[in-house]
Amino acid sequence: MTFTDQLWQDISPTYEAILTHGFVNELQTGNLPSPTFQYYIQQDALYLTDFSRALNQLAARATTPDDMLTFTLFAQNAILVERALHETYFSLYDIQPETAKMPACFAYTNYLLATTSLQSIAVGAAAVLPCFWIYRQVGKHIYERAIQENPYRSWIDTYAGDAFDQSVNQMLALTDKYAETAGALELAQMREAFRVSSRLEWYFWNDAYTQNRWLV
Ligand SMILES: Cc1ncc(CO)c(N)n1
Ligand SMILES: Cc1ncsc1CCO
Repeated sequence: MTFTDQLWQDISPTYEAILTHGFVNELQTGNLPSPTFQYYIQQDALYLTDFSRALNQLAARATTPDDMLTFTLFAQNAILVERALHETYFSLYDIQPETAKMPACFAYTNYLLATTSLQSIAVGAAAVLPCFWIYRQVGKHIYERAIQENPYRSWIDTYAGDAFDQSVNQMLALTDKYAETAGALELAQMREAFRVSSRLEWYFWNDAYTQNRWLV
């Protein structure tokens, strides 16, 4: 079993909770109310820019030119995906850009930035991995079940597509490479980082589904 197999096993209940979440279900049927998707896409625009910063942080600290290239390309892709997906939906639904991060987005982006800045590159990689891996699995799950006329088709095609799939495979290989040279403490920190980010993925969808806002 590879290290990343172990990571996936660790989050099995969280992944089940994501797949059965109302947001993911209704994204698949196409019945997700547009205000719910609107909240999601506004928060996701804020998420993806910080996610790109976190990837650039890993690029700066990578020890080989190949790894630096990989991380800078991921960082660029995060911005490009943000532009492509978000411009489609922003104009389609006449969505206004949002500047305030709601609780899950706030927690997740700050967690990623802190972890990729202050922890080892191995732990940072484990923290960003769920963003790749969970989205691919959810994207494929929905792709296999959604009808062609689903209003969220470009979102589905992005995350179920080949380009994204290749990035995810690269990120998995990098994480396994870092795990090979990590000691016991660092491996435990990697597992914890992967669990935390996976849990925050669930919260990100849940905040959109419940239109969660700061209560005070
Ligand atoms: C919250 C979140 N996680 C992961 C991705 C995939 O990049 C995304 N767009 N948004
Ligand atoms: C993980 C991820 N999400 C959107 S773009 C990106 C990097 C893939 O190249």
